[in-house]
Amino acid sequence: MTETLIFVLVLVAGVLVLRWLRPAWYWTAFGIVFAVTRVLLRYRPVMEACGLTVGPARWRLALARATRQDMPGPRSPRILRVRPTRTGLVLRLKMRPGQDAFDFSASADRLRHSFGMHGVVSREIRSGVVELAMTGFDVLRKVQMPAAERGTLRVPVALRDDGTVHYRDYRQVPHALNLGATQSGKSVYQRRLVAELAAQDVALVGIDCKQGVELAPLARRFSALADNPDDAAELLDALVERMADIYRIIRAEQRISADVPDAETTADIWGLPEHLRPVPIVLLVDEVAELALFTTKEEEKRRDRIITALVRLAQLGRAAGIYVEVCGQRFGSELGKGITMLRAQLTGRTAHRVNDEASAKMAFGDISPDAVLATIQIPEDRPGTAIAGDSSGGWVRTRTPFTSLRQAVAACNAHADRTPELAELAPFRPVLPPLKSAKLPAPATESAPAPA
Ligand SMILES: Nc1ncnc2c1ncn2[C@@H]1O[C@H](COP(=O)(O)OP(=O)(O)OP(=O)(O)O)[C@@H](O)[C@H]1O
Repeated sequence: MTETLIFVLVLVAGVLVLRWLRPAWYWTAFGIVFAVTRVLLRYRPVMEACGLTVGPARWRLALARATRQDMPGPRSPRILRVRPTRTGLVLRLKMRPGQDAFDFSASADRLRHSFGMHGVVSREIRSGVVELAMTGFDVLRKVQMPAAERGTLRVPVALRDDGTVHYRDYRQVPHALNLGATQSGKSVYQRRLVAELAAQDVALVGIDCKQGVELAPLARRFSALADNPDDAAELLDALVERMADIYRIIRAEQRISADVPDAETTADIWGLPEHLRPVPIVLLVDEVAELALFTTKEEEKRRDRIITALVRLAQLGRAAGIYVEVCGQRFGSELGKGITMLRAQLTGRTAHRVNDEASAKMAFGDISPDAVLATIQIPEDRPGTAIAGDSSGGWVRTRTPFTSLRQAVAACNAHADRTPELAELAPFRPVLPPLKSAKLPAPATESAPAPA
């Protein structure tokens, strides 16, 4: 008897330890069964308590009256599918007449508590059908990226709080702003981007006015680097010049297409024939405030030149295959004229932890008040956590898997042979001694587990 009791206690303790240390394993071993059972057993009362039911159909009421039966109760949305996932489960529901998807997203928090899940996110699949994606544990505590597909300029950068992969897709969202207080995880996010992009056919161009401490170690995969504002101004002018040349190529190709019946015509590089298509460029700007601050008249002139070039690249760069990724602690009007104009062009927004509401508003003030609130709530002990949104008002909580500088350097060195030589940017190409040993890196996706 005592032995059985000890065995049961050890078993329970083992399960609890597993749940704390390896929530994903616990979930796979036990959680799924518990959660599916719990959700299905509680489904009707929870829907009723959350106000997600509608009254019975008239014909049912009439039938009950005519046959002197009990009056039928309210109707819950019909369950179309229950799908367990790696991190939770997905409930697909057919809404009843009169309901809308907003009812479900507004009740997400209540559903989360009622079903005993860690998180619930609702989204409309098609007219009349919503999906509730539930997570059984805090997937952002220890980020483990699932296998992710990669596409041209579409790279997995973080994990979302619903357990899905968050992508940075340059062709969909060409330019982006990455904000955050010091030690909030901006550089790790940027490293992750570089490590992922290193394996793609893309030219990386960097401006890092922190004397190059972030980007210089990754120089082998960079076609051009500037580590001070003077070089940055020259580099940006060269990029604007290149953009104008690419526009000329596109224009020439359009003329040919107009004369040839049925030929495809194009307004960006992706429609050009492959032999004419210039390599796309991702421009990474680290600590943008360093480019915008000035003390003398000369520096002010240089600053205006830099900001004007950045605005032009963000305005016109997409069609020429030039994508801008700006990183900074703050990005508001206090940085001077042209900054809000530049910010308006940066469609993608990623805000790591910030120190005050004003900084959060710089990322999301003109997009979504909810996202501002979510950004302020990012805890200090969770570096890498960010709110990612776009100008459509949608946002999601994400966390980047930890990528060490060593891993990023290894990825860049391994793909150094992919670094395109751009004639216009040749003066800014990093000069480096030949690589001694070409050790293969750990794949960028396999990053060390993030400390909590
Ligand atoms: N995704 C992550 N997971 C776990 N830890 C992280 C993550 N991102 C950052 N950290 C931790 O936070 C520290 C600071 O991160 P990082 O250097 O990226 O911050 P930062 O915002 O660039 O700061 P600064 O502006 O001062 O350069 C890192 O050394 C790392 O230990």
